[in-house]
Amino acid sequence: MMDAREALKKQSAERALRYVEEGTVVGVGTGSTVKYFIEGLADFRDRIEGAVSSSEQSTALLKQIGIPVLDLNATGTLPLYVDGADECDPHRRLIKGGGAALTREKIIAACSQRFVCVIDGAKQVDILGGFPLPVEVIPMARSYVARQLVALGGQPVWRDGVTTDNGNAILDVHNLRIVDPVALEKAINQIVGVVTVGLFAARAADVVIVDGKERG
Ligand SMILES: O=C[C@H](O)[C@H](O)[C@H](O)COP(=O)(O)O
Repeated sequence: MMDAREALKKQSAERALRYVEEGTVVGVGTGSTVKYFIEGLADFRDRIEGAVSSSEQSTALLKQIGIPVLDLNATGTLPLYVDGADECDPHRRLIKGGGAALTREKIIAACSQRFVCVIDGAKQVDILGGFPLPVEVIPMARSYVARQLVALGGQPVWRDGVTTDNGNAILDVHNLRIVDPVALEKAINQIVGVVTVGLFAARAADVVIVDGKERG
């Protein structure tokens, strides 16, 4: 039987299906919450043009249910992107990347008109940073970037054994209390060797669905 938290994730993901418009291409995130959204998309198979996927994992799930996976370079701006998050603050700013898919996710978010974020209530926080902040880095820059992250007040830990879909490494930055997420996103983006920081603050979510309901 599905546990209570999984059931809440599923409710959020299923609620997001009402944002899908016929004849469009849907941006699809990654993770255990989005998995339920992908399952629900099966009913739309014949009514949407296809999906742009943020990971090899989601691509495999989409293909399993017969949804064409399209190249973002061929689709242009997407009307909708649906994705989960690891943390969400009251301003819809997010930490993402627990599943190492942050770079492709951030690209699709940037290319989408509406970003609908689907979470369960346990992921809501007042201040981001309780969840270690993922940073994707070029492998040879890992130690250098780690030193710069220490200088910014964090404690980076290499996610040993994990290689992203882009062939890079992940540092998870602990002990951050992120009072100004936009400024920190900018500062980390400027470190040479950083590919993407999992702070989605400059481009936050537009709609947050928590435990199956839109948050006001
Ligand atoms: O890299 C992974 C993504 O950012 C996910 O959206 C995030 O980790 C949330 O995943 P889940 O729904 O499994 O908690």
